[in-house]
Amino acid sequence: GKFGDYGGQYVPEALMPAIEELTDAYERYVLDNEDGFMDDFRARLRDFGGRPTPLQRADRLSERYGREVYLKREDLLHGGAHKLNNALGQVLLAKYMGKERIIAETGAGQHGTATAMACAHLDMPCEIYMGERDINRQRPNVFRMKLNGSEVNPVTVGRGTLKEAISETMRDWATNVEDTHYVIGSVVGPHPFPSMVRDFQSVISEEARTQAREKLGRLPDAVVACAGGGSNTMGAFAEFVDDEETALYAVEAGGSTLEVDEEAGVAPNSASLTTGTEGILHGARTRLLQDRDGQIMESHSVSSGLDYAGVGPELAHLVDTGRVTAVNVDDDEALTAFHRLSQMEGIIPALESAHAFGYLESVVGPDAPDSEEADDLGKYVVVNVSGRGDKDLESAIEETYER
Ligand SMILES: CC/C=C(/N=C/c1c(COP(=O)(O)O)cnc(C)c1O)C(=O)O
Repeated sequence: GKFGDYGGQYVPEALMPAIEELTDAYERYVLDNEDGFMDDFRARLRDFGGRPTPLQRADRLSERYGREVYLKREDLLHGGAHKLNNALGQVLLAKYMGKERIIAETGAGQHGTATAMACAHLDMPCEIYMGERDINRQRPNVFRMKLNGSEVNPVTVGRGTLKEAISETMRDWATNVEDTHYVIGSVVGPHPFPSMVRDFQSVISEEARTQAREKLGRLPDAVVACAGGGSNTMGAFAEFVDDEETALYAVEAGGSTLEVDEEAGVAPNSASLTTGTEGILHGARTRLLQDRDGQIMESHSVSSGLDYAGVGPELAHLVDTGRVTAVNVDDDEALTAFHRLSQMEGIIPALESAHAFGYLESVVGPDAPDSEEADDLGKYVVVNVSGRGDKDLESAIEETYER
């Protein structure tokens, strides 16, 4: 469970039995397909989830950027985001393990909704921990979780966003390891979570690689995906990592500025890959936003799903080795990209996904200067639309965007 010097299992002793049990189950069911687990998983992703998702040419953006822009439409997966790939896999695994209760954290509410849907589909009781702040800014998803039969536990400690929700869920898990499985929502946490979540999400790049060969007659020059914890990112990259000719771009939330206020312990962004330093968070060594005393700093982003001070250890390692290029766009660029995709392509993206489009505009948009970055993007660019923006309508509608 190591990626360079990142990863590992930095958990309290009380959690080790659960971690060992999960690692054993991951190896047997996911890696060795015991009892046909992965066949069952793929069949449900198809029939319940609606896979495969399209790889669709964005005609207007292709015109605007003078290259072939293709969209991997994870916004069309059941529930409206890539999150179901991982949630369905983990709830199904918990069932195979004989667990009786599911808990999960959520920030944007997409992971919470996906877990609630998977639990209803597989008849498992479910409790979702969600920060108070996120409950208020992702309300449509709170309704969906409840309508799917899950309980939503508000988390009021700290800022009431993702970091606190993860910590609260880990506490519940440590108390109830016997009958409970914690469905972590991203490629974070102690081994085996980062590897297991990547494996469940890798269906994205498995499909995209085949679809690219069919539609482009070749591999893409670049794959661009937003990065919060990094699960849609690792899912979109996994099957391309060995294809050196395909550049991989992880787009983080630049928030309002990359400047951090060490004294106040506030980072007005979530650019852990770009400005973070090595540390341990939620059971893994990775890169994270921490002050010089190692205190985790407050992160910020207009999008809940990217508003996280950490990032997956494997993605951090891929950036350190230069295989993945970490970039970022700020809140305004993301909001403008949200409106631009809605108006130009008829797709309202999640604010998280909008960051990937903000990057494209910043490098090859009409106002962008010629650059090496533009050349490196190449002719065929795949952008991962990690989710749809229904949850963000209220917070985005105030912003205006003249086409
Ligand atoms: C697990 C906490 C993250 C959540 N969402 C993150 C998210 C993200 C960022 O998460 P990653 O893919 O794990 O980097 C991207 N796109 C959409 C649509 C998202 O909802 C959530 O709770 O829904």
